[in-house]
Amino acid sequence: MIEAKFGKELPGFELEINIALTEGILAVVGPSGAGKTTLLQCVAGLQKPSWGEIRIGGRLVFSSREAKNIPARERRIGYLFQDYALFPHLTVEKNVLYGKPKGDDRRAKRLSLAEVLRMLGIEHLKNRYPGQISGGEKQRVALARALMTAPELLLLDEPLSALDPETRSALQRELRRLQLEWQIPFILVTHDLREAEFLGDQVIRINRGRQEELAICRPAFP
Ligand SMILES: Nc1ncnc2c1ncn2[C@@H]1O[C@H](COP(=O)(O)OP(=O)(O)OP(=O)(O)O)[C@@H](O)[C@H]1O
Repeated sequence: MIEAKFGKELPGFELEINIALTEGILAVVGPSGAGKTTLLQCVAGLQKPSWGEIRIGGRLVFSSREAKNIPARERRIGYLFQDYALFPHLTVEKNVLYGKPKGDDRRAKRLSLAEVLRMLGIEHLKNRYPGQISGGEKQRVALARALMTAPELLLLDEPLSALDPETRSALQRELRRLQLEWQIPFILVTHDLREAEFLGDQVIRINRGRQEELAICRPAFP
């Protein structure tokens, strides 16, 4: 569950966000520079909003009124960055394990390394390095690393933009399946309105920081 109502001053305009999502996928579309990545980074705790409140799983993580700003590493969020941000000198297995938090948090619905690798079909790649796998495989490895954090919320910044149409549509279906299995909210940024409509239970457009709701028209044969 994520509830966020906040503003953030950006060069030349203000980003204003008001979202609430219990589970399912919130898809965010909008032109380049509109504020989509800034929205994700504010939710993740990597940037600080100018004002407002953010709650994740019922827990207040940011409040300008209470001067509260819980650091990113304590927010229990999985973040799939635009460029995947894999460590080139670590194997696939070590990259995925990097997502596993230190210590034992009994609240977390934790998956084992083997389960995550199997779920994403990348067991056979575990001893390779990021330079030895394809773009679609890198995307799966980055997703596996994000899932190892046992997140309460998954943020995906244009996760499929670098992929060929076939891999892209396979991974779109996989993301839907994972969301149903995990039952946590996903916020997914994409440039592609069709992708937003296929994946999103809610779709918003951000244009120079202004948020608009979009009606969903699901394609009959995605
Ligand atoms: N590090 C930064 N310093 C100053 N301004 C920035 C920085 N990062 C982004 N901006 C500005 O903030 C605004 C929002 O950027 P943001 O990256 O959130 O847009 P976006 O919608 O994600 O764009 P894209 O689709 O190109 O990734 C833009 O006007 C951008 O120029």
